[in-house]
Amino acid sequence: MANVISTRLQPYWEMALEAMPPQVAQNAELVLGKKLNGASVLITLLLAWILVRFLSSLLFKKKNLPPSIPGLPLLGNLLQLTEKKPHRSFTTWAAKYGPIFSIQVGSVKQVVITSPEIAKEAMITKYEAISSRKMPLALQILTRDKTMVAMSDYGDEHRMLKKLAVGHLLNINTQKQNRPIRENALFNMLDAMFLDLKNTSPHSGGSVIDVRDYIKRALFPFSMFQVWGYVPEDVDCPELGVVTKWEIFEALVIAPLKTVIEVDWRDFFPAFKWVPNKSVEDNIKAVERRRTLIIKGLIKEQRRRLKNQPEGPGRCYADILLTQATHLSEVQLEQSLWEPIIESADTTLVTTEWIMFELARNPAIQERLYKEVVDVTGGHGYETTRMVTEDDIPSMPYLSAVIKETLRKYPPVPLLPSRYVEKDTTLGGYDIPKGWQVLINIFGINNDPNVWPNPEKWDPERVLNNESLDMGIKNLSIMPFGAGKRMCAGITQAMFIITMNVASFVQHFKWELAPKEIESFNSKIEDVVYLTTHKLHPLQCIINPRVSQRLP
Ligand code: HEM
Repeated sequence: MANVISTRLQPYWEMALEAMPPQVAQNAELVLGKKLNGASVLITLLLAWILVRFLSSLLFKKKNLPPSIPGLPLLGNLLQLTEKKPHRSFTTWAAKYGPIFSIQVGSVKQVVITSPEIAKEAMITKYEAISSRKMPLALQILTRDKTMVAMSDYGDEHRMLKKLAVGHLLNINTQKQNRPIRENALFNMLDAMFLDLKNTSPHSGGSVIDVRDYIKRALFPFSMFQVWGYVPEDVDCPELGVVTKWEIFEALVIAPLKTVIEVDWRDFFPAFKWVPNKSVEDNIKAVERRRTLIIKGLIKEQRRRLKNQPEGPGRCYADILLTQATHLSEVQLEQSLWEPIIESADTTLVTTEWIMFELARNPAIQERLYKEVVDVTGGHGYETTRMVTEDDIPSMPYLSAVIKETLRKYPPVPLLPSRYVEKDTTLGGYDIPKGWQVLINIFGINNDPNVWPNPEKWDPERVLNNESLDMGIKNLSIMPFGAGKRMCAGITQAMFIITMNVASFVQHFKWELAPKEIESFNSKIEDVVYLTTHKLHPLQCIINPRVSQRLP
């Protein structure tokens, strides 16, 4: 048998010897002689392997790729990434393989960055080379081929859409003008809490509430008011009939968020994206269609309202786009009016919920925060006279620390949506070839034990009065909003809402975790819905009113 193999291999061996560099060939002949025998077959294969390595090292000499996480042939690291959003696995790997490493997900190559310095390189210094998005097929359908500020590639369309969103809605002046809309939403939420408390029987010295539900019920009407200038109780859509307010919420916010997490195997093997995957695709298209029909219905109604408005166009975002941004295509218009609704409804809710969770389980910190709020609202000791307002924000450094520390420990977007490497570049001293994707592990950066000792501990003291922690403007060691040109455009709005939610919650009520929450302490408490990390179960708290009704 060995002889047969030897005889068959002889011609290849001769060819290999000729192809080898003279020094290697000489050594090979010396070791084996020209005539192969059975045992030497293995050595032959070994030498061939060395030759291949030698030749490829010559060919690819210039590539100094980042360390890669060992995986399986073809599938790469796919089976190691069973979590929906694997920021925790990435953080564990970063501790072993360093702040930059590569993974292979099916046929897709990704480089994962868990260091503020290298993230700065990718997001700011080398932005031009890494400026476009790669997104799952579901998101491609829902964003109608990236027609949306947050998901578009950097370019003319991105700049144009962002200019409209920032110029007419998200900038500080418009946000200041929109203060009454935010206040109205907050007042309604507090009033609903007091009313429900009166109607429910107290639970061992307080009443149990579902915190998420209250925030959700306040945020959606707020986001609709901001865009349309009123909160539609329903909308008449020719193809769907009359759709009620909370059905609109389901179609514009909940269904899209649920749909984008559907796994489509073609995302991992882009060469096969032509293969139909009908059931997944049909579902996403149905969600997209319903959402678009409702937005169309709302636009139609807005056009009618504008026509009937004798005093001229209003100042809400829809009115401005409909009267001034006539260069927008229908798709761009529809997407631009949907985007702030979905963006307002999720991340601020998540952040407020995590903050109240930590305050409820850290009574001493909650009490210190309460005292700060009482002090700035002109009260003495434990008396408070008026409701805290946005004007008080600069005088509440401890509240700012509470929020910052929460955004550090629970960044709502733990991994930035992946970016695509447009041309060969380098990051952290390694070569990053064109066609790879870049993932910035915000969670890992915010929880790096070398920067944040005992990162699992929630401790506002560690960020208190530290102005250098500017949340990603210059310092990227806490960057919940990203950094550079694609940094979150809604920070002003988000911070106003979160700050006022927390300050007024603490001012009006004393918060404790409901027994159910305490039981779940040792289990997994977080969940990921596409881009954002939610608390796995809606927060249940016992609240005790500190005052008899909402303060004036
Ligand atoms: C706590 C609340 C929020 C957090 C943590 C957050 C976080 C983020 C992050 C991480 C990005 C991606 C940055 C990147 O890809 O580099 C982003 C982008 C964006 N966010 Fe937010 N966001 C929040 C609230 C909001 C709100 C309320 C709005 C608007 C109503 C908003 C509008 C946007 C927009 C338009 C972009 C895209 C910017 C661009 O690509 O140029 N965000 N946000």
